[in-house]
Amino acid sequence: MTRGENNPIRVGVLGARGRMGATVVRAVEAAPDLEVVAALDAGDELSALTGARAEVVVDFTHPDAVLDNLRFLVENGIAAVVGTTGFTEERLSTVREWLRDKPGLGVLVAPNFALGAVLAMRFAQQAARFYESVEIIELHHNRKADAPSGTAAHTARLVAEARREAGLKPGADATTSEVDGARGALVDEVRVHSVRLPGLVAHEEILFGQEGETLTIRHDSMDRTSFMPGVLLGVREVLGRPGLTVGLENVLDL
Ligand SMILES: NC(=O)C1=CN([C@@H]2O[C@H](COP(=O)(O)OP(=O)(O)OC[C@H]3O[C@@H](n4cnc5c(N)ncnc54)[C@H](O)[C@@H]3O)[C@@H](O)[C@H]2O)C=CC1
Ligand SMILES: O=C(O)C1=N[C@H](C(=O)O)C[C@H](O)C1
Repeated sequence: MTRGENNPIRVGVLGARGRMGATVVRAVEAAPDLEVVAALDAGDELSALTGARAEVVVDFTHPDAVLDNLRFLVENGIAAVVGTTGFTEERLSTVREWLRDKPGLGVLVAPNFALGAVLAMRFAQQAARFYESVEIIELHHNRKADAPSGTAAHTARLVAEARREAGLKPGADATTSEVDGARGALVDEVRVHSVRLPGLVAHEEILFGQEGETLTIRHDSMDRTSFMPGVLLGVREVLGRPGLTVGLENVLDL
């Protein structure tokens, strides 16, 4: 039977009382082809997901919790759409390893589900080989648990890879005296600066420089609804995408 209003995808949400999770619950409830069958938060039993026969689970929890959640989902054959940050290459390899025993099962991990953020990362990747130097500034609300943001870390890796492919060395500067942290954190040889302020939601600037000019690529999420079209697309697509997909750009086919 084809999926749609008469046969909605059964969706579970982890982190349902959080900022993102609560927004996801509302977005899924408003989509006629999707149905919330479980909305869980810290302290709830994951077995409620199997009890509710969830087909896809959306995880917006905490970097310390997400891997245990994901292991449960994979073991139980439930597809996952993961927005929670903290995914290093090592963690991604672990997930690939688990999925090896589950042919047909899909997991989508995306550091950012906002269309503009995905485009900004792609534009930065394209610009990377043309500039001598690059730095990233990410700006977020002051309730954010991690720094730098998952998006900034992912952007840094993409830009660094493009620069390496072009044979570029890390950008040079004359700063020899600095207060610890003043020049940001190095992520794959790219400097990343994290700002935390009440009033902000999620923002990223990628700054490129060379003699005589700079290029700034900036994306702003003003509201968490900006992530919802990407999350819902992920939920609809993950059932047909076996294995691990990293980044919404692969689903959007950018
Ligand atoms: N990929 C993307 O587009 C986006 C990713 N994020 C990421 O999503 C994560 C959550 O962000 P927020 O919603 O702002 O955080 P939040 O702190 O508002 O919500 C997290 C929720 O998860 C719950 N939780 C913690 N451990 C849990 C567990 N083991 N099982 C079930 N629930 C658990 C907490 O009680 C809380 O209600 C962060 O890693 C953040 O960086 C946030 C926005 C967009
Ligand atoms: O915690 C947030 O808010 C966000 N987290 C993600 C990240 O760390 O990149 C995505 C977005 O920036 C919002």
